[in-house]
Amino acid sequence: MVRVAFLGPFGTYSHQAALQQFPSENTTFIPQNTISDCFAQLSSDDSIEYAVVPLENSTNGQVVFTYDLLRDALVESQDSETSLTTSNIEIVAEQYVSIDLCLIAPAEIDLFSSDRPKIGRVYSHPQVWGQAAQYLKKLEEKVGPLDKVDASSTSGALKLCCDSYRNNTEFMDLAIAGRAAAAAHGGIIIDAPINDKKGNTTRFLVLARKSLNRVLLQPLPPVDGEQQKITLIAFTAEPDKPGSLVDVLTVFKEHGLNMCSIASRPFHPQVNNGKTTPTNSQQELQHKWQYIFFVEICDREENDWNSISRYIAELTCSYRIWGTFYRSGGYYK
Ligand SMILES: O=C(O)C(=O)Cc1ccccc1
Repeated sequence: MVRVAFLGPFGTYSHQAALQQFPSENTTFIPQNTISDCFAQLSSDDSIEYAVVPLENSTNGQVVFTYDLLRDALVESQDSETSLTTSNIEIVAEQYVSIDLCLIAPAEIDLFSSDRPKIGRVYSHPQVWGQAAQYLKKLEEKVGPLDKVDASSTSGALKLCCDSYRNNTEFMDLAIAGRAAAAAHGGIIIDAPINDKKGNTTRFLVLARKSLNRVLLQPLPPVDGEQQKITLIAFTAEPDKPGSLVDVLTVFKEHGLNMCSIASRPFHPQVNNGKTTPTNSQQELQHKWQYIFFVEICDREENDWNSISRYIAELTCSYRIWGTFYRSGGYYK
């Protein structure tokens, strides 16, 4: 029995991505409350083999919660004394899910009737607000101002609305989630699709716990993908050193590696490994505006990452190869 953690509850898009990656019957899906819990559970609970988390959306860009967890693992693993909570995790596959957002109510409602319950809030995952901004603006022109309330996931948002409506039917909160969430919690879809852009797609990572011998995990066989492989590398370059980033990217060029994406997130290196309060001068050293970079290399050939890593190690302050995995067919849809 394969056990897979995912951003829950049932009915999230992460749940759908997990079902796409693990279609077989002998899989148990274990919903987690947050993306951070997915990382932590995979890392600490030996009974869980995989975790599925959202990485980026074609309309709204990075799911920063996930990128920051990939970053924090790098910081943590730099300090040998902290618990290597997530340094035993690797990326072994990716999945793409088409995001057809729906406006969902906990019960039948005519939004435009005069005697409907009071509506004041709409709940969803923070990634959604940028994917349905235009729709929500038009909706507010019809039903009045709506508080947009962040929830830990789209399906979790609908569960919140259904639970609160059961306790008080005078007020009704709405949620933006997928059809699977409506089915999971008995919500009523009152408008769909409501995403501003057609083809709105979210990319998910499938994570696995590295075996103790610390070799790069084998990627999962492509469920429906190409033979092209992706390697995700996180690294920090020397701050305030002209050309330090270019020097690292030049390693990829000189090895004929095709870089297919680059992203960055704020990075605050721990001074003294976070053990003691940094002195003023050390704090000055810790510039506010430092970044960690995430690069993806797309290739069909096998690359000798052991030797390439030596070049990267020489030119970076810290780096981590997060794994090599097959390009999923969903990338091309
Ligand atoms: O909340 C979910 O359903 C997720 O899986 C995260 C997410 C949120 C919004 C769009 C895509 C994925």
